[in-house]
Amino acid sequence: MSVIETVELRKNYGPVEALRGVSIRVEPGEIYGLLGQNGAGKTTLIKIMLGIVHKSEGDASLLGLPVGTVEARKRVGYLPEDHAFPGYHTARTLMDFYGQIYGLSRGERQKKIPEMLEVVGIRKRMDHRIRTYSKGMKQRLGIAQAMFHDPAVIFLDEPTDGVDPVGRREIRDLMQRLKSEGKTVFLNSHLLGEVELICDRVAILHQGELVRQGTVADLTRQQNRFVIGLAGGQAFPTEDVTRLGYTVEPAGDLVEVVLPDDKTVDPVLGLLQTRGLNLRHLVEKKQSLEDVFVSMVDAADADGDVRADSGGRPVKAVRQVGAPRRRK
Ligand SMILES: Nc1ncnc2c1ncn2[C@@H]1O[C@H](COP(=O)(O)OP(=O)(O)OP(=O)(O)O)[C@@H](O)[C@H]1O
Repeated sequence: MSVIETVELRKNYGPVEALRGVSIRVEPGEIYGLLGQNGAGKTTLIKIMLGIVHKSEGDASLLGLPVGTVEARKRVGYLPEDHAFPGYHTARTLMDFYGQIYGLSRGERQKKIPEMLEVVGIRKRMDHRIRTYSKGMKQRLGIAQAMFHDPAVIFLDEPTDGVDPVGRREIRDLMQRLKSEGKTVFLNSHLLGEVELICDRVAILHQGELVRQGTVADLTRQQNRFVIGLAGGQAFPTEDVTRLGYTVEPAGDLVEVVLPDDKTVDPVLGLLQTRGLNLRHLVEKKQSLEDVFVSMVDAADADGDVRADSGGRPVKAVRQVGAPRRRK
């Protein structure tokens, strides 16, 4: 059973089509990233999953339960974007407040609060006022609050925004820890470098449509391009490799070999071996997630609607006659 599933999910705010038929699945124990420009529909999707906003059409379920039901809500934690805890609270009194809302007894709260704050690394400061905390500490407190009732799935909206590099790493470690405990983490972030480092799979939303979904490794793999280096002093046999039907491009001390669709890299390696050349470097070239994201968004803008097919590849979609295209 998927932890999160949407099927052709649509949301209109009056004339604004915030989501235009989005289908995603998130599996147990995944860290799943939702990417998109401002106004792409990310927060709307999260709010529907949390039962804060009602969908217009389509289906959405959490842990097999319809979104918005009490049962579904009980099993979800949420760190909103730009949350602001009252500065006069301490971490301990704030967590105590949430513990009461979650219905925990006084004894349970007294035991669990220091434990939770230890997990997120702010136990030592738990009796200091929140107004004295750094942005990273406030975010970690927010994550502790979201995890307090031991939910199965946690939605984090921009958890590392405005946090310094050390704090970001600590938050990433925390997400990994949640994953290792079997939790599912749904991450909404603008910081593509962060997403690339932490997420198992990502979805790219553009103007309310899903344009790509897949593992970070699959999305960033540059099909059919290998970087090859030989031992010092050995020249790469560019002419012979070109004769085999490959394109060779210099790349500093290395070369990039571009494979035609019907060929693997093996004949090139075979040729190097028969020439007695020593391979020192062989890597399938990757793009950054940012490159993938920018090219997807550019393609979507240039071609009109672009949707992902079942294999995650972008394909053009025909927009319904009369459906307005929203421009920000
Ligand atoms: N309550 C609302 N009423 C009307 N329009 C809304 C409402 N909430 C969101 N929208 C519009 O829906 C679209 C999607 O907004 P949403 O906040 O989901 O995007 P987002 O991807 O989360 O953006 P950001 O990264 O800026 O937070 C935008 O055009 C936004 O202006």
